[in-house]
Amino acid sequence: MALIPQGPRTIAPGAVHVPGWLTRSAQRDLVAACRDWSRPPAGMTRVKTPGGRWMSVRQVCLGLHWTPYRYSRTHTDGSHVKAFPEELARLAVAAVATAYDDPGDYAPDIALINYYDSAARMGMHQDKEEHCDAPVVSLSLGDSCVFRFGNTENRNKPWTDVTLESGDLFVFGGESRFAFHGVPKTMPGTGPSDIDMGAGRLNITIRQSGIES
Ligand SMILES: O=C(O)CCC(=O)C(=O)O
Ligand SMILES: [Fe+2]
Repeated sequence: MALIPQGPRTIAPGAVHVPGWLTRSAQRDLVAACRDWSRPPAGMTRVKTPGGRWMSVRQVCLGLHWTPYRYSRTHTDGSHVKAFPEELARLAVAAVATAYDDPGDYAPDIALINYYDSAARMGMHQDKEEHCDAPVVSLSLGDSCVFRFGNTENRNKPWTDVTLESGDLFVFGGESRFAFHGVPKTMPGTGPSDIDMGAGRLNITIRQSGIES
């Protein structure tokens, strides 16, 4: 964590990094919530791509269940996906208001929680299964990572590598909503010791699905 709190930094038009946005106590609360959401039924699982490859992150979804590359109401274990909690909606609305001068109407209804062990990474991709171009809100907990924020054309350069630490917020919307992004690596052992989280990194990605309930 930086000794002097840093304000929002625009990485690309509509893509804003806010270091240290979550207090330690908010981080602890979110870690505890992630632990609850991870429990079965509809808990944290490994995810297989249609090509038959396993993603290296483990994932649990709230509101709608995402599997590459679509949303459904049913978890792969057959149970109904867990509800998207109102407190996450409030947090995400506050996040968008921090990132943008004009936050517009934001009505998030889904979240994906990714757990990265020391070997996990996420390839360059777009978040494009939503039927809506409202911003994506991303919160990081635990180990730091390199978050690669690319362009909207393809998964190649130009990109900007941003270090996301525990408590950081990253919002991408507007012109950057469909930018390719990924996590080429995490930095094991860099997470804070006072948020009641073991090894690894958690990322909570909150979105507005645009899918009728
Ligand atoms: O872990 C991250 O910071 C990014 C996660 C992500 O891009 C996703 O879940 O779509
Ligand atoms: Fe993503």
